[in-house]
Amino acid sequence: MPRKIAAGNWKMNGLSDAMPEAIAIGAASEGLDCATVICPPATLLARMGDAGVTLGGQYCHPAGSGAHTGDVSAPMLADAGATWCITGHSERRADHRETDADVRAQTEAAWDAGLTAILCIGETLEEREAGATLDRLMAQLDGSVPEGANAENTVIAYEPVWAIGTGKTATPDQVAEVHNALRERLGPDMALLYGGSVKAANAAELFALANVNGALVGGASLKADDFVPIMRALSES
Ligand SMILES: O=C[C@H](O)COP(=O)(O)O
Repeated sequence: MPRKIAAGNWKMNGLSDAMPEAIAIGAASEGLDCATVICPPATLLARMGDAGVTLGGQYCHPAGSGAHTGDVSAPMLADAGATWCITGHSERRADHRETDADVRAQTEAAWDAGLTAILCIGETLEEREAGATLDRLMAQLDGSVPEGANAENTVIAYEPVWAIGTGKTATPDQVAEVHNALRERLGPDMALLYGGSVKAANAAELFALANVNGALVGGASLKADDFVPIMRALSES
């Protein structure tokens, strides 16, 4: 059985005054039948160690250390308290021109530091409208999932690029089609998360789908009042 995971990606949001949100999320996560992971900006990781919530990075460099100004390595994330790390988010793929090969190397670096990877894939609107969604996703899996990926070290997040931060959630049928194909490809145990405008109002419907094992949530993970109902909906699914 895949594990259930409610993951929050705070992206480039959060100053020290966000701590009460993390603490409230951590407190609400106790006793739920799902894991809760918050991926804050790297600047907040160490300070959020006492918040009572599992922590992840949003990216890691393939190298463990070195002359890479402005970057953060997987051992640094682990040292700051992270046990998870997002790799291959579409915003990184677009903003920093990260390729599938880059994502693969980052994922291996995350594993080497003992981090579980939340490896993201997703199609653009053009690819969906061209009927190329599944081909695109399978090509991303081919290129970015390293040999040795398993249900313990890797979670796959399906995030249609057109649904991220737009309020346009994929329909349950669209999500089911993709997740069923991912399940067939990746086997019975790997957790499959959906991401893209997940909120309390649509979470239960998404979590009712057979092969949706949780969510990678952006905007609605920043406030406990928004994220906790999503965590509860997953726990109850
Ligand atoms: O990593 C999270 C996703 O990009 C989803 O973001 P969103 O929930 O703000 O659409």
